[in-house]
Amino acid sequence: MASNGSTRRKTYDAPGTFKPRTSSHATQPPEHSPMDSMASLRLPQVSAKGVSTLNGSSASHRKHSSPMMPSFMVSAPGKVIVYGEHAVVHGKAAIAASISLRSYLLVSFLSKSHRTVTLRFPDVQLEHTWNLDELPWEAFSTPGKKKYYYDLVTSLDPSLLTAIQPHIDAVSPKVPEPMRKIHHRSALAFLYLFLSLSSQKSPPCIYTLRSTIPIGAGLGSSATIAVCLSAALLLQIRALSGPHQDQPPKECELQIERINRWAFVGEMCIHGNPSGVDNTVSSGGKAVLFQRKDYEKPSTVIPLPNFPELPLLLVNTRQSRSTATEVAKVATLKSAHPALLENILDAIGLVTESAYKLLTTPDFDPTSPISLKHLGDLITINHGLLVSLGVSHPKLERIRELIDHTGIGWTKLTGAGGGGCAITILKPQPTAMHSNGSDNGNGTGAGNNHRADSSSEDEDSSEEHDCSASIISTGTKLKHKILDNLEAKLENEGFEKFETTLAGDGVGVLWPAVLHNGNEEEGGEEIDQEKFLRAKGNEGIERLVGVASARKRKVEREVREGWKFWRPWERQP
Ligand SMILES: Nc1ncnc2c1ncn2[C@@H]1O[C@H](COP(=O)(O)OP(=O)(O)OP(=O)(O)O)[C@@H](O)[C@H]1O
Ligand SMILES: C[C@@](O)(CCO)CC(=O)[O-]
Repeated sequence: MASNGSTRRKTYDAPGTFKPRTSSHATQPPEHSPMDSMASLRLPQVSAKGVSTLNGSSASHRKHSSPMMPSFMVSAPGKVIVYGEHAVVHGKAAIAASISLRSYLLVSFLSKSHRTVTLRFPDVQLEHTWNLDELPWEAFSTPGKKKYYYDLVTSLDPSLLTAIQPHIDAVSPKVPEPMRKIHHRSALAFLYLFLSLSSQKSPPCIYTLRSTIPIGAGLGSSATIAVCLSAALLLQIRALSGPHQDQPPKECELQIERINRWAFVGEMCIHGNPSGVDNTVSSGGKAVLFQRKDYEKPSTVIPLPNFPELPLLLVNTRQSRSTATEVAKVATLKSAHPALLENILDAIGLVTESAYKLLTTPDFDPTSPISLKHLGDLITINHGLLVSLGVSHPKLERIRELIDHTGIGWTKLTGAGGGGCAITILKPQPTAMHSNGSDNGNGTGAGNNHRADSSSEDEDSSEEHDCSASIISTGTKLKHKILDNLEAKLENEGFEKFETTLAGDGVGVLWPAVLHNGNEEEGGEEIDQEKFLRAKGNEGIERLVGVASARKRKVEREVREGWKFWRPWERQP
């Protein structure tokens, strides 16, 4: 998709209409920054060493002259295209939603004597330190080049890129080319944002990032990096207010949009020519309808706050693919069969439209099985149409086949196809396929197939026996059993499975980096670099700092709180 960088939520103020409430310097704080709101949020007092203490009861209250700020974290979600990929390239609408796989960025401060800024991105084995005084601040602050936090930047400035280049070349010079490229993209996104938003007087910092999102699988991992960096840097210069409970929806939207605009700049550094949809979904969360009819104009982005938080099974083929190649395949097919392709693309457009109509119906009930079936049927139809465009892959079809056999949900490829990921919207209750062999709702009769298949395979017949036992107890138990069996099969065939949730929160803030256990007297757990780096795999990261874990933990009566989100859809106007 072509981009002019101004993809934005329709409901947000148009670029340029935002009147900064402060003077024209980017480092001036707005009236109400998260730092100011620390007291009102009743966050723990933080000592000069960044160690949290009991709320107001400790002798070591944070001094105003404190040389070091407390560590803090930001987090941003990945995304999937739920309906309409490929057709969107041809002017139809598509729907993208956030997922609960997220990136987490910890910002920790060093004493002023250090004069350094460090990127620590262990997921890609990147670690680099720059001397703050050697960075090209001048290039970024000359009149005409200087950008402010409220500016809309829609293209990268070639002279600024030239000024940054030597500092990018210094990153990982001995690392093999493919990995060096990855390092350089991330480093460029960071340096461009850092030099645009910060100043030479910025405190020495370490930016440590870990992500639970597979890279290059169409889940928008690069956008999450850009959103995290944008949010962290804007927070550091006090250009964001909140998130706080009493924020009006308009103000929430403005904060999200500010993060989104700068995240788009980061995305341009990584991607060159992004559509802007990934960073929009990652910043705002939930889901959006987006469409670009005219490549000369910005795309239309309409938030879908009613998109239900559905459980989503995500399976990565681990098959690398190129978005450009898949998009080109469709274009070639379209030149060969213009009328046919137009019909297929129109049909995909109708799929998106049908979902949009349902989601925006005033009495839409996200908990109703009928609504869910409607959304699920559209997933199945959309996948069929994508297959006819030639953008599936044998591995994607194998995943769909394995999942269809279980009858647990509706499956389609997501994103460009040709590899990448498949998504499955799970049904609310398992089908009673073992007791009556009923259809699985996909119209494929997969419930029957499962029975037939498993009875013909030795190892599966024991599974079926277990499943039958489970169904007698609870449906949920059966579903877990089926999912466990499916996971084993998928893993055996080299696929990677994630259980996620659709349409959750966008960018979040943990300020300071302390998670609470619901008992204020215990002060909370400080997240430091060592703990963050030591967390093992996705599970370890989520257990330590996961924003989604709060809900699970509540079930276990072990509430941990601290993450805050701008949620315009929850606030009263
Ligand atoms: N966990 C991470 N740590 C550091 N850098 C990352 C991380 N994840 C993504 N990146 C940066 O983003 C780039 C990946 O962007 P790419 O577009 O290939 O993948 P994606 O954003 O996951 O996929 P898509 O754009 O198709 O949704 C990497 O080259 C790297 O620069
Ligand atoms: C295939 C496509 O529709 C989605 C890729 O994630 C391409 C695009 O929209 O740029």
